[in-house]
Amino acid sequence: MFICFHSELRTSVSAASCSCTHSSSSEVDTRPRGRVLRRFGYDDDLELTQEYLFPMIKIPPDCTTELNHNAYLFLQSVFDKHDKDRDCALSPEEVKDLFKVFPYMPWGPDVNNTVCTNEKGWITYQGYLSQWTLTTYLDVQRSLEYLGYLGYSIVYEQESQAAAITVTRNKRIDLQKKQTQRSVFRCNVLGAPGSGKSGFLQAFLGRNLQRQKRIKENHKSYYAISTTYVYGQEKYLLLHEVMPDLDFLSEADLACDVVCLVYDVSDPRSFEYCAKVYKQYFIDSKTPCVVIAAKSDLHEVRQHYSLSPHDFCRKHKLHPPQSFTCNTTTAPNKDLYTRLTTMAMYP
Ligand SMILES: Nc1nc2c(ncn2[C@@H]2O[C@H](COP(=O)(O)OP(=O)(O)OP(=O)(O)O)[C@@H](O)[C@H]2O)c(=O)[nH]1
Repeated sequence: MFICFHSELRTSVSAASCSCTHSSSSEVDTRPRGRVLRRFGYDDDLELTQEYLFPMIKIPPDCTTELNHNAYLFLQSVFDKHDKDRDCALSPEEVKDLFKVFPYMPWGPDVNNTVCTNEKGWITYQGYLSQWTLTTYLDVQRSLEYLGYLGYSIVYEQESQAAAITVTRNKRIDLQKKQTQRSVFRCNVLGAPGSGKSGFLQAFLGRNLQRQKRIKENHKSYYAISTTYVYGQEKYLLLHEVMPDLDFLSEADLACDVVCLVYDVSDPRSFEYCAKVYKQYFIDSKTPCVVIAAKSDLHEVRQHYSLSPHDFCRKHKLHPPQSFTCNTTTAPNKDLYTRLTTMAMYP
């Protein structure tokens, strides 16, 4: 009932103001209505105000942003309302309907390659929550805006949408105390061009190589997010494929909870990139690093580097290279992603 709140309100108010134009202006007292509209975030032109859509929220350094329990409950009710056929996934029409109160379509086709989808390629319930989690983590202002269009603060009678957000405590305190309350962990994936980074991201969404080949180039995503279970707790792991240009790695490309350095076992030149990145950026950092020996279904060749990947890892006290392939007949194995989340939680 609340979900289309804004569109319904707009319609009824437009109708009301239309009928008002036919009556003499002295008969109409618009003040109470004005107050009601302002309470629901509208200005005199029936536009949602900037203050309503973008409430202030302070994010101190080394803190991240997550949705809280009430926000997930709210999003669940939005999903349930729009999943008309009850198949636990949103068809393209259902997605359109869900966002019809927005002034623009917030999700492009890349979202279907960022989160879990069903066999028809439709975003599942879990995928839908994952996308909200991703937006909240990467761009909390956008999430607040979206929750504003859906009327979150009105439904939950909160001062603003900011009540939907948990700002986590500083990561350095987590590290000191060796425990964390966070539920979203970021893993940056680095590797030479063509080493298998996208394959590694898509495999987390349960897609093998054959399925990945159906993804159109312009629908590709550099993010993948889904859940894993660590000691019985559900956590989100957010994978981010970083552009391989070594000279352009920004601080944002490097800031994360765990790093994957991917090389292609069949390409003798690919490990050198991992070794360089590690030595240049991570050798003195506290961020855990994992070397991924990708395309392990292919014939392994000797790497053109002074140390073999195994010896390199031993020398730098890293875990041995983790074999990985997405060239499987069924959905690729998820154990590695659970290990990554565990390392991110307990570095
Ligand atoms: N045999 C095999 N081929 C793979 C595997 N993973 C990826 N490939 C193939 O290797 C090629 C490159 O893989 P990508 O995952 O696109 O590599 P990338 O590192 O993301 O490449 P860029 O984004 O161009 O840097 C593609 O043609 C994939 O089909 C795998 O596990 N086994």
